[in-house]
Amino acid sequence: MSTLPQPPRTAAGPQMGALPQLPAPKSRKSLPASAESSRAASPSKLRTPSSPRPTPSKSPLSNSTTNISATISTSAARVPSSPDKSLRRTISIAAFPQPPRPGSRPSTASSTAAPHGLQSSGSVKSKRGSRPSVGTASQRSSKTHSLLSMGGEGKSIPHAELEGSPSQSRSSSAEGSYSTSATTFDEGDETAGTSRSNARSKETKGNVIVSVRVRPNVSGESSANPEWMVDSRRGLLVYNGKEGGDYYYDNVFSAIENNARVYDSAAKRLVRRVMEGYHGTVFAYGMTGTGKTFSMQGTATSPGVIPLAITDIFSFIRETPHREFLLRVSYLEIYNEKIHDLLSASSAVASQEEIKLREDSKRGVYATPLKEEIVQSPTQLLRVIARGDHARRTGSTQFNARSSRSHAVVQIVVESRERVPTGTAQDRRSGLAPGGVRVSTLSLIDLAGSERAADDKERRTEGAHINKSLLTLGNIISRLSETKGNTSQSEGKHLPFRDSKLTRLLQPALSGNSLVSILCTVQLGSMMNANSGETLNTLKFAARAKNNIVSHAKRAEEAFGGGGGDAGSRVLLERYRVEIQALRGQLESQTKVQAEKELKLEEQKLEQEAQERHEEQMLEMQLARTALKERIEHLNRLILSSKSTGVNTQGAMSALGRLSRLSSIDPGSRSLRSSVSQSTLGGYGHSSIRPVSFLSVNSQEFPMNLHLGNEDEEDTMGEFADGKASAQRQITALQADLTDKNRYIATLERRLLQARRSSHSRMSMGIKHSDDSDLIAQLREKDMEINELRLQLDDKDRMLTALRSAARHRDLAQLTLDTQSAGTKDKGATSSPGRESPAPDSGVKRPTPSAELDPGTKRKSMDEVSRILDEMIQDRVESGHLIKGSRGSVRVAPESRRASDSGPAIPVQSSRPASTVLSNSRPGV
Ligand SMILES: Nc1ncnc2c1ncn2[C@@H]1O[C@H](COP(=O)(O)OP(=O)(O)OP(=O)(O)O)[C@@H](O)[C@H]1O
Repeated sequence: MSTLPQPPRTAAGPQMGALPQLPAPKSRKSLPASAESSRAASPSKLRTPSSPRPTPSKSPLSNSTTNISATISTSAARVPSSPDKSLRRTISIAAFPQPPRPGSRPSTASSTAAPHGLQSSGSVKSKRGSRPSVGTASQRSSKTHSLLSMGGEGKSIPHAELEGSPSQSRSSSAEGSYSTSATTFDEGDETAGTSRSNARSKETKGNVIVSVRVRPNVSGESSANPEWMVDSRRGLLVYNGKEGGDYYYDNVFSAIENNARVYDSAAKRLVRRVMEGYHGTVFAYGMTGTGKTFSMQGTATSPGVIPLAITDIFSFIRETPHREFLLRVSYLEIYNEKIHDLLSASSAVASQEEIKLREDSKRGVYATPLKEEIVQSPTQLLRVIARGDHARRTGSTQFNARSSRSHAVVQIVVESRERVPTGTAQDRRSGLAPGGVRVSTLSLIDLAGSERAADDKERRTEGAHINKSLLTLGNIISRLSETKGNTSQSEGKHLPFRDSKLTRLLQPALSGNSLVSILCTVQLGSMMNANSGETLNTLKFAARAKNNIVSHAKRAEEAFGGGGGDAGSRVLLERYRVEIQALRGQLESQTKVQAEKELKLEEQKLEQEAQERHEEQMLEMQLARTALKERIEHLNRLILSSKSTGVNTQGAMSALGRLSRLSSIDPGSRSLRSSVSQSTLGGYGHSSIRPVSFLSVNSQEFPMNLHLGNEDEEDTMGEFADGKASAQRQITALQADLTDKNRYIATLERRLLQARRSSHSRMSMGIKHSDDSDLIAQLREKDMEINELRLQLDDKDRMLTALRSAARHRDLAQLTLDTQSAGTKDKGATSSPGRESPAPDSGVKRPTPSAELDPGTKRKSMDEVSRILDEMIQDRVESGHLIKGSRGSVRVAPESRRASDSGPAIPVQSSRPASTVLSNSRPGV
């Protein structure tokens, strides 16, 4: 490449003068003569890009690639089909700064740039090297201004003038980029004395790409317009009309070339450079209906620059695992000189806060407030943009049924930095990456189309704004050459960027901070003949852009999040990292709190369950207690009624007397009692009767008690034989009572055990209950009750034993009586037979058994029975169940009295004092 001839450069060649009116050809003015003359004085022999086509006689066609010294007019355009002349376009594509990675794959642009079988950038060494570089030929021409000045008037420019035009000193650079040599091939014989400018050219070329795309004709239109000739291989457009001339650009896309091809050649490299940290701007410019939106957005089957760029962005991210990226996107439109946020939720224009353009040293010019959405996938990004597209204003115009009525700007901010090696101790501590964050911006702009004045008022208003902003843009681009060489933005401040929102927004890009790709769209069909002026204007705009825009795009510096101020606030990646860490911490602590809460809830639930269980138990115990009280009362009554039976009934007492007598000869009476006691005790723990069944038994008991009561009454009135039956029944009843008590005691024991266990488990869980003391008190109470019951049982046992003993004594006495009666009978005695074995023939009344007993034995038995009863009564008095009156009477102590050991005494069935009872029993013996 370096061996290729270098083009001549003039560092400060004459600049273009005033431009014709772009949107309104009729009002266009010629460029000032002074500007024209200044260009005419240029020493350059290169032809201007928009120079009129030279006459064939003056410049015979030559395909020779070795004719380096040939003027452009003779070398170019004349042989549009010459294959070797199409190479420069590929060179200019490659002119974008190369990626720093040596292993980066070559741009597809290079491979697709030669659709007609041409080589890729390798063909730079083509013999066409004598031609001016693609797209820059026009800018180098000193005749540009002449042509532009004549553009509106349709005059042609003599070829001789073109040859004398100064070379364009276009200066586009990307610091840190490697490409430039590819664009230096074409000015071979003009290198003398231009080494410095060549060097500069090497540094600066390639940052601005200007392409022209020809839209296919609409159906029904004649296929070709003879006035135009398109040579996409050479990036050449030839106009054979009145203002005929050849136009060279970085790319010329014919009607058959698709969006993918356009993207590859015009935008792909720029997009990838943006990913590496450069700012980049792509915009489509052209008359209405010529395919700007089609090129930028495309269709579902043929995606345009925006969707293809998005795909590429994410491909780049995938291919660059050592860096992490954060993308945010905004989408605005400039409609009637007002900025609208296309992503804002409130679609109503009125409700939107006015969006203003601001400027600062770091961000350049930016719109605020503007919604930015963070995107993480191509689909998400495309969806966001589709939403913005939907909100964009369109309307029908003469040339386009769905014409964009606004300039639409998609901005994708790319933040990236070196990925932190995972697990680094420092990273874990600080959460910060060692490197800074690089921020770059890709602006993808679909301008509204320039158009003639419309009939419709609304369209007219819109058109006026559109045309004004485009005119401002054209003016600025025309005047950019005035600032050429002044790299700082401030030095170009006199340019009227503020005359329109569009130019203000494009200011950073036009001032050299950005890589720029301009896609100009034209339509050359026969129907467009009337618009040839418009088409020419577009081409001239493209030429001026290529010629004048100077790019000194630099890779963005890495900023550190901790820097504070705007730089810090912009570096969202860093902020988000810190935020994510903070959120993670919050999440962890919240999870902990949540877990604790759940644990507490669980404990509370358990506690509540325990409480419920406890309450249930308490209720059951309460019921059991009530039942027990009733039972005790019943048993008390039973005891007393048994006693009264023994005391008040003559027969019964006689029987007792006999019993006591018999007990003296029945040493097994005690063992009987003890065996009963043992059986009672043996019942403990074996009973599985539940309190309910106990209660049911208890409730069934009442009639039985009544029945027993009746029997008692019978006993009191009965004779000796009746007394025996009554004693038997009493024994049965007492046994039943004993069984019940055993069961009940077993139940109470069980409850007590359960209560102790649950109390113990609660204690072990560390749960303190306020009613623990209550429970313990109740347990104690229950224990006491059980003890009392045991005592009562003992009483019962003793009573039972006494009664059994009495019954046995009675039976024995009866037996003795019967034997004696039989003896008497045998002797013909006068004694009457006994009741159990009555002598049918005896009318003599049977003597009482006691009368027949030995008086000593009788007294002994009675004493024993009396002693037992005295003991029982004494026990009960001591235990508080009975109260002894002042005159020896005995009463059952009321419950309250028993509890508190005070209260009124309730008279028992027999109010006689125990001694009286016992003494009364004696006369009956
Ligand atoms: N290269 C192309 N191939 C096929 N169809 C195209 C091409 N360019 C444009 N069109 C069609 O032409 C019509 C107008 O195109 P588009 O809307 O893109 O023009 P525009 O320049 O954006 O117009 P305006 O400035 O009014 O918005 C559309 O129907 C579009 O599909």
